[in-house]
Parts: sequence; structure tokens; C-alpha cells
Amino acid sequence: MGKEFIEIFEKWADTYDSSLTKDIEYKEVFRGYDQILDSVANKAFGEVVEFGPGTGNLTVKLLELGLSVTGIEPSPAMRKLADEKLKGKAVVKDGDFLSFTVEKKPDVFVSTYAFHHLTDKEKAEAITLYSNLLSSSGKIVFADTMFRSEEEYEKAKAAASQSGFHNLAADLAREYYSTIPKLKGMLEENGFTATFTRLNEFVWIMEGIKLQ
Ligand SMILES: C[S@@+](CC[C@H](N)C(=O)[O-])C[C@H]1O[C@@H](n2cnc3c(N)ncnc32)[C@H](O)[C@@H]1O
Repeated sequence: MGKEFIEIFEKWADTYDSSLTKDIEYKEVFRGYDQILDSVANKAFGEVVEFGPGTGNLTVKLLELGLSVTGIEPSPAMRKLADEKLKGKAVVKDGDFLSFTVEKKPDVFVSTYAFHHLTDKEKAEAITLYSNLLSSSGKIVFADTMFRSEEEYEKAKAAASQSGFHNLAADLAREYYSTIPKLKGMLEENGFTATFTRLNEFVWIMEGIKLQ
């Protein structure tokens, strides 16, 4: 479930890190990438589970903060690159947002640029699952592209097409970018307080703190 985009990452893995600064179409999506990862890492504590670590850039930052991290990554090519970067300091296991195993009770679930691979129905299922697994006062801290409304989402698709950014326009149409009101509702229905902070034109940090 939610793994229909893995082929894209199998092909992209080897050039992923270098493409972040080079691809003109995704310039705004990845603007401030390093600070976005820092902002997520700085909100984490204790036992951290990271979904879709890709090549392991956020994982490195979490480890530098002295946190214990388990990565859950469905793409074998990405897992290989993450293993090379992390040199055994964190385990990156096969799995996905909805199907994974953890050894210890997680304090925080983190993710960057990945939650939009789940449909809204799957996102709601995932948040219910995390609510049941988290320690009390545990958190979900996900940075991803999201929109304030369906209208804003439609405008972003049109703007990408008008700029001739056909890959970005196709991506926005194909994958499951959500709106903040929907995500806020999913968090609150599952007993989290929800805050959203904008980091560039596309990316927001969604932070859900589990109420005791
Ligand atoms: C755009 S990359 C982001 C990588 C990294 N988190 C970063 O910020 O650079 C998306 C990652 O999500 C992974 N992914 C795709 N579908 C997923 C799913 N259903 N569950 C977990 N990870 C998924 C991909 O394999 C890829 O590694």
C-alpha cells in the first residue's frame, strides 16, 4: 500500500543528492532543503522512526543530535545508498508508512518529502496507527508539500504548467498532495494537537503532539 511510486526512486536513487540543487523545476520545492531537515531533526527526541529516509540525509542529522533512529525505506536502491552513508550508525529496514516493525516504543515519527505517497485514506490510517504506537507526549513531525486549500493546489498545478515545468506539473497531478485542513482533521481525530509551519512555497512542517 502506498508503494506505487517505488520505481521512480529505484531509478532516481543514484542521482538523488546531486539533483536536489540542480533541477530547475524543483528549485522551490527543495529551497532551504538543509534547513528543512534541521527543523524536523530539532523537533525530534528519544527513540525516532524515520519513514522514507531515501539516501539518509535527515538520518545523519538525527544521529548528530545523539538520537536513536530506525529508518523504514521501501526502495532497495535508496536503502543501499543510506547504508553506505550511515556506516552502521542506524538501521534502515524494508517497510513503508503502513507496514513496518520497530524494536522499541517510538517517541517520534519523522519524515521529509515522502508522506504524499499515501492517499488521504492511507494517511488517516497511518496516523491512527502512529497514535496507537507512540509513547505519551510522542509526536509526528513530517515535512512535505501541502496546500492550504484545494484551490491553492489547483493553482500550483496550473502555475507549474504555465512555467513549462512539465515534470513538476505531472508530479503534482499524479501523487497525493494533501491540504492542511484535511491533515489537521486527521491529527485531531486521533488525539493529536496539530501545528503547521511554512518553510517555502511548497513545503510545510506538520507537527502532531499526542495528547496525554
Ligand atoms: C523524495 S524522496 C525523500 C527522501 C528523503 N526523506 C529526503 O528528504 O531527501 C521520497 C522517499 O520516500 C520513499 N517512499 C516512497 N513511498 C513510500 C512509502 N509508501 N512509505 C515509505 N517511504 C516511501 C521513497 O523510496 C524515497 O526514498
